[in-house]
Amino acid sequence: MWRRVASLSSSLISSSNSSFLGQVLVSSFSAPIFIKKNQTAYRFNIWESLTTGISQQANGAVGSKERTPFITFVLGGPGSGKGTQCIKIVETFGFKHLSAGDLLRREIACNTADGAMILDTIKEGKIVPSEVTVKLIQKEIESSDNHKILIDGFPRSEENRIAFEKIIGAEPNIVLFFDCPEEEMVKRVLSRNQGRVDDNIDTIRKRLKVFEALNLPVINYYSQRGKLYTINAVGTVDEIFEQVRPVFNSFESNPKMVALLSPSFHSTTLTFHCSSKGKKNKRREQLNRKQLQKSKRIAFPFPESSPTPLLINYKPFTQTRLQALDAVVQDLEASVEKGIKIDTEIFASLLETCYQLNSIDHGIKVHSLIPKTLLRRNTGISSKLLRLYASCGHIESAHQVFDEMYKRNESAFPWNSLISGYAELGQYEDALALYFQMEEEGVEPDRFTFPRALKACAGIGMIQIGEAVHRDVVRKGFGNDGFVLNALCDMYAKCGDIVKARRVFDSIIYKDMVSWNSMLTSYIRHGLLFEALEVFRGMIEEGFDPDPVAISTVLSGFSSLKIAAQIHGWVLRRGIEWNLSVVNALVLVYSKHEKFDQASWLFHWMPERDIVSWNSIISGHCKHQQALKYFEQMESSGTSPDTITFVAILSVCAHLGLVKDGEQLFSLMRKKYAINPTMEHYACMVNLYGRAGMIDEAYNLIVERMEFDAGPTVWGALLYACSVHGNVDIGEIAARNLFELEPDNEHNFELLMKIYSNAGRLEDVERRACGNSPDFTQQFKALIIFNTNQTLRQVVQNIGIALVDWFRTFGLILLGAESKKELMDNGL
Ligand SMILES: Nc1ncnc2c1ncn2[C@@H]1O[C@H](COP(=O)(O)OP(=O)(O)OP(=O)(O)O)[C@@H](O)[C@H]1O
Ligand SMILES: O=c1ccn([C@@H]2O[C@H](COP(=O)(O)O)[C@@H](O)[C@H]2O)c(=O)[nH]1
Repeated sequence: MWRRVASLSSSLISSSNSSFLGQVLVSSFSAPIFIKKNQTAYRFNIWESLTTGISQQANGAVGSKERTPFITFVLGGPGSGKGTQCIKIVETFGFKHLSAGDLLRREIACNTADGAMILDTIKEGKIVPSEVTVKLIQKEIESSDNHKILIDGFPRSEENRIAFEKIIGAEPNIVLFFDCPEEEMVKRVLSRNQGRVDDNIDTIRKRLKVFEALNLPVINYYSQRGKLYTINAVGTVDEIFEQVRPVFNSFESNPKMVALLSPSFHSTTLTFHCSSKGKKNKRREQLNRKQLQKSKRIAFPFPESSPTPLLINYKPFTQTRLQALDAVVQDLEASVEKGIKIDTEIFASLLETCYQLNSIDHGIKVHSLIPKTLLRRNTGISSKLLRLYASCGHIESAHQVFDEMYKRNESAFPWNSLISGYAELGQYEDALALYFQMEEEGVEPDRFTFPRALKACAGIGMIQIGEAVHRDVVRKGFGNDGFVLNALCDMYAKCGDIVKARRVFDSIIYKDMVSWNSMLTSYIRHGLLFEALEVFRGMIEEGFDPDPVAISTVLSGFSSLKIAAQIHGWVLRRGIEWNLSVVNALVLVYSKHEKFDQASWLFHWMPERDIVSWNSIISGHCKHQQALKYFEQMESSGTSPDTITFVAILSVCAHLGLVKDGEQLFSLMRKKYAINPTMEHYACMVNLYGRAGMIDEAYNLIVERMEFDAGPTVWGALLYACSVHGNVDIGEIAARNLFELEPDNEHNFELLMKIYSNAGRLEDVERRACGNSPDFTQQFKALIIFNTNQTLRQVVQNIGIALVDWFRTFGLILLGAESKKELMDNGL
């Protein structure tokens, strides 16, 4: 991309020339720095120099500035979003951004001596000679006041890398790699529209080849050096940046966590801040001193120089934070086994990471290493553990931690986590019981308490309780809090009071996307499509770009081809057509309207698929053999079908009369995927047998194989099948069950009457109407409806016949010869 980023020179943390350890031995500014003090080796890495401002001189050529540059290489294929993310890094962390591509393009624009050669090289997607690019980069670094440098799109090759090291005399401190699927990169480059000579399909292909052949080895190299952070470059710009942020953030907030984020965390072992004298770092300094003193007593048992398992078993690109966490937890286990006392902060950091990575298994391991009394006493650790358990659905363990906490009433945090855990599991009563218990125990709720409690109110659908929570919201002074009001609006809508929901929505002074989306979804859920469109329009008028949530809500809510086409055009222009929820919704709408080409094309090209994508394409093809092919593809892609998939695929089999396939899939569901059939699956199976005229098999399935009582959908499917295939005996049984389950449903009576009538058993029609059934009036009503419908049908039929006759006689006289022929050809 053309980067128009001004040089920002704000640093993360104020600098200082004095190191509190004062004995830093610098071998190379990029290499970890070792100091020896009191026989204990402490290891520093460059992160520390970044945050603490240790002033060092680089050994290499770039040593003219007062501070050692902190260099980040940003790599990734063409269009992977490097430049876009660099802008965000600059905004957030104040780096100087150097795009190698931009520097080269500047040479072309300025018509310099190398300009023509560079233009030719770029047009061909090839790599400009290293010395040219490195010199340009060097000039920029040397003239920069900012010591934090982001070098974007460089080095492109091993040759580039070596030249950089030689000329600049330094290695990067970290390397970010934006890992993006090829189709996505091609799509992004083609829609970049910035007039670049190399943004055309031919050059892109060449650039991709060059990337694969020459840039990947560089990425591998840094991975082996433990410097690589791989970022999944699929998703929205903000989602991607949320992966980038912690790489820079973590060190600021907690230096130890870098160990977990960094692939080279093993070599960082216990990292200590070399604190600056700035007041901002006073507290940190104390902490570091404390840690330092402690560490003199017990050295943390990570090997210092021996290669770590991670680096030995290095596999390119497979290094994940989860693997890093795994290794740290293993080391921790080994340390505890050796009787080494672990710092509480390490437990807290690890639990935080387990929570972020949703890794309950590691959390359980860490839990087992925390001394019981420490856990009870230390609210910080117990709260984090509790939150981890609750968020992973281990609610009983969460509650146990909660019960054992000494000071759980000091803050709302553990309460909120537990309420949330119960609400997420659908245990709304328990969630609300805790909410009310909070008040009894004198714990002050905070702004995070209410949305969780309101979610539970919405879950049980009891508006009175919701209103009570609403009163608490006002009483506790959160009546103007947009975050809480969004939850209130949602609660009212889910409890069925759309008018109150609207009132709350209108009272939100600063509406955000959540407010708009919540109102939009609520209207759609209530079938108020006009109001929904009005909100959608309002959102745009207020300057909010509908996000993928809003777009997919509208797409699935309206399910109109016209709206889908308009929205599709809009998302294409916005460049968000490949957002997962948007493309899923488009696939579904197009297939529902039998626009299978569009649906399949989108499905084929979508950069990533989730279970919803597969379910959309399968259910979209509900009357087509193709659905089975998609199912096979899904299985071979490694995505496990869920209950919805099986409902969809069994319906397909029913529609197509594929009894054997249906049976196989039904048994596969339980055997291979451990999914117990639900009522819907049984209804599908009854429908499958019923449509194929296998009424006995359908009936036997219900009475012999169902683990629970059949509901109206199952008996309904059977009754319908009996009406189609004229099975009076089983039809009567199905109808009798239905009369009990849904006595108000006249349709069941109608179907039974139809069965009798088709079988010529009009006396049974009479008998039913006058019989001693539990609800005589209902049945009598049904009989009248049945007869009326029959009569009406007859009348319509008669009118139809009369019209056709009339048309035959007189219409042809009025029509032209061509139309007459067409009608005749069609047998009219
Ligand atoms: N996450 C994203 N989702 C969709 N589009 C994106 C995303 N990130 C960037 N883009 C768009 O993709 C195009 C390419 O992005 P960008 O210029 O940042 O990539 P790059 O890796 O710097 O490419 P190059 O190496 O070719 O300069 C731009 O039009 C940008 O707006
Ligand atoms: O280090 C570099 C960087 C870039 N090039 C050439 O420029 C184009 C465009 O680069 P972007 O990073 O995509 O802006 C690239 O295809 C190369 O031809 C280079 O040679 N060396």
